[in-house]
Amino acid sequence: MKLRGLYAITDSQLLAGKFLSYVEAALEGGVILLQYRDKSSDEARRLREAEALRNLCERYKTQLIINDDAELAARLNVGVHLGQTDGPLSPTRALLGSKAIIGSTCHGQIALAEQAAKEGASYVAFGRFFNSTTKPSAPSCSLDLLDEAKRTLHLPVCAIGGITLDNAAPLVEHGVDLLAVIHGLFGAESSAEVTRRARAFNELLKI
Ligand SMILES: Cc1ncc(COP(=O)(O)OP(=O)(O)O)c(N)n1
Ligand SMILES: Cc1nc(C(=O)O)sc1CCOP(=O)(O)O
Ligand SMILES: [Mg+2]
Repeated sequence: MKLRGLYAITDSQLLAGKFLSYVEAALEGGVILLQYRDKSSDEARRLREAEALRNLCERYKTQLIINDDAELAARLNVGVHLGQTDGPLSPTRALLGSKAIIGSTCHGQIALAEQAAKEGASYVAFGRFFNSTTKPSAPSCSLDLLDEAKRTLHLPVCAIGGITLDNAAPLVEHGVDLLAVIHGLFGAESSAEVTRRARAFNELLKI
């Protein structure tokens, strides 16, 4: 499967009271990957929500990715996204199998991406590119890095951090395959607007 398109990421606070309706609206607009990102330690709720998302994703033929938690991903037979402190990639690849989608946060460092590629990552994520209301403390990185990434890496490149419809075009021009978005998608005033934005992000990527 070609990893190119909009990568929607959930946010439990932003989506409170409209979690499944907004996610379904995004899927309707053609999300390629959906990440379940919940930083709480409420295991029962996390399992319940992740299962609900897996069912929705199956209906829309979208791939579900769990943030941080390889055990939960293994339990649901879906992919996982790991940051630099979320556990090692190689054992996760062994746990989830060769077909699972595994993403790796590489901040602004090509060396981290090269290491992730060696250890079996399916895509590498760089960021943050813009000011992010969701994660203002994430280290920033520049567009130049993307040129080097496209020259040296042979994996899909994901960009994250403050991405909106107004600022995403240069990322695509610099070779990004996946646009990972929280607020710029789910910060919309209505589910119809979420669907419109999802379609417009994919239009930027010409898919
Ligand atoms: C697609 C994507 N890219 C980067 C991240 C950030 O991962 P991490 O650095 O582990 O931070 P948290 O999201 O866990 O706070 C991501 N989740 N997804
Ligand atoms: C979860 C996350 N990781 C980042 C990184 O740079 O690694 S930026 C970020 C937040 C993305 O949300 P928004 O689209 O609302 O800015
Ligand atoms: Mg993490």
